[in-house]
Amino acid sequence: EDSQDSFHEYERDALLALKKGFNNSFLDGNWSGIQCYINSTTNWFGIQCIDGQVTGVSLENMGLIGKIEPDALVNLAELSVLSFKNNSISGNLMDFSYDSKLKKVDLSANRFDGEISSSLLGLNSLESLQLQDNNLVGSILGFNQSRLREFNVSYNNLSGKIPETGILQSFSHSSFVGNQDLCGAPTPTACSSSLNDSSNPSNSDKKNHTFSATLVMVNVIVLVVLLIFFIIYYKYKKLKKQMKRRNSVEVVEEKREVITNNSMENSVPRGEEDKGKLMFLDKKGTHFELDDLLKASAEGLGNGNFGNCYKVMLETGPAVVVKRLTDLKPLSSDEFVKYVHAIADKKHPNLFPPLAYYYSKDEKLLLYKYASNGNLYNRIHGGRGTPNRVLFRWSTRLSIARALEYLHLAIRSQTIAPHGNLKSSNVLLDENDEVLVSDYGLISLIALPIATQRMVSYKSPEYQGYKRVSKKSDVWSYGCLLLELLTGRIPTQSAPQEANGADLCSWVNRAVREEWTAEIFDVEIAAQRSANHGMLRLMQIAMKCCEKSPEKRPDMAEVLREVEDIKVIVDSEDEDLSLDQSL
Ligand SMILES: Nc1ncnc2c1ncn2[C@@H]1O[C@H](COP(=O)(O)OP(=O)(O)OP(=O)(O)O)[C@@H](O)[C@H]1O
Repeated sequence: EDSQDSFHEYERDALLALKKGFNNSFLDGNWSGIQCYINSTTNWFGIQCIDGQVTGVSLENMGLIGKIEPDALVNLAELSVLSFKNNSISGNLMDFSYDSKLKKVDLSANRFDGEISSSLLGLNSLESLQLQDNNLVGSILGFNQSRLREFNVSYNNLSGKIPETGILQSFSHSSFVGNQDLCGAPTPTACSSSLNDSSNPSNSDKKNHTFSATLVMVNVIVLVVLLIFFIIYYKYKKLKKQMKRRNSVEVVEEKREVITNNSMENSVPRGEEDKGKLMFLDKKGTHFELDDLLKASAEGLGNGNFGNCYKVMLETGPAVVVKRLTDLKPLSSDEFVKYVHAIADKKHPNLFPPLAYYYSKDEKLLLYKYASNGNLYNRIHGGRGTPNRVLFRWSTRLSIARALEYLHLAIRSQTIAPHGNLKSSNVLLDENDEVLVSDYGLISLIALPIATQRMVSYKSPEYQGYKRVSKKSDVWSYGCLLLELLTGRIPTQSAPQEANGADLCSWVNRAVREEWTAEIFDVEIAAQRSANHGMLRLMQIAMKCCEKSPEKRPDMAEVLREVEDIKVIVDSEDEDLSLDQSL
């Protein structure tokens, strides 16, 4: 099996990214070469391996300072023990959603801040969680994993009532001590009536009862007033919408209504900063309010795998695209904001970062500029056989193949999370036909089971084989994209629901084996004879990228060098003529 003779490059990348964040001279010197050998030995300090894969990371008492990226553990899927005990690591806790085998997590005696990550709740094998002596804030989540035997969150800044789950209640007070604002059993501090629930009657005097009764009454009155307010507001909005509907297509309006209604539900504010507000990621450029967005007319662009997409025509500025995210993994607002900032911070001319975001309990939106020349999928396949078909010449196809620098960038930088969903509908073209890769980074927002059903990387041979995706899965997707550009056929991974896709990698391999290679090129470019050599060259590169075994695929840097070397042939008029005749 592939995993047996490989050294798991993506696991090494994850560890090297971790090391970079610490800037520790000992680790810098010690962590080099191969991290895990198949016979389970390793020369890397603090690393444990089984069958060539990382199962433990224990870096205790090393004076480590710095931060750990939220997606640092995404590619360490066999991890069972994680300890950074007694260092000076700061920042938020990382995301554990992809580490379902974790049994022991010890982050005690550090400077972690932010909230306890909700991804810890999904670790069903968890036996020990040590988070004591940090600066964690927020409330304790409802841990109730049956194997949890050790749990310590003492000496943080946690607040609120300790959830009444059987497991949490089985620990003693010492697991929670040293958090000034924690209350409820097992601590001896009773919660104030606003935090306590009604099933927890206090045995104090009647005064308390009278106070509670008054409070309930006040609450009821406030609720009734709020309800009346919402009804009036809803009717007002409905009236406004009815007036507007006369001017726009009905279907589109229906979709917009969902946005509007949800935003009303969201008027229950969450945090200080983001209550019902659009948060812009770039301080420059046009800023507008959520209300401007809802007032504007909108048009559905399609139902993506992660929610619906709308083009919104703002009255005061250029059109924007709103992506309503659904099926996200449980994320606190802090975690969501952190991920979105991490996505927006990656700067590259071919990357398409979000403009703004909106977060509330029930609604998460990402806003993008509108890419006016559409997507690569439509450019390759749209309007074929009709007078509306816009010719898509070899030179443009080649320049698009070259522009997918994003992948190269991901290799050079410490971005360890792969794109995961590279396909032609996620490659957008701006008004100058510049290539913009969108949807990168979404892998960190999506729950693993959803990602495995829907994202392109999870259709790669390595995922089918041994359940891993990595940057080499992006190389595979890139190969499939090249084949789509060369053959003009729809591959399985880019095919929208209504279209049937083919397994282009197998199809092209067969064509080469059976020597009918000449027939596989898109007729629209095959006629450009002087470019045939370049096409063949690109085909060979694509086939290397599509190798079944990730380790046999070339590095993206190497691929791009080879694509760069293909000579650009300027389309001559003669060829245009033969091209037109061939269609
Ligand atoms: N900023 C944008 N400008 C122009 N078109 C866009 C923009 N963002 C998305 N689109 C187009 O809108 C449609 C829906 O996009 P969306 O990303 O939701 O789904 P998808 O790309 O089909 O699938 P997936 O969810 O797997 O990425 C696609 O055709 C996409 O190319």
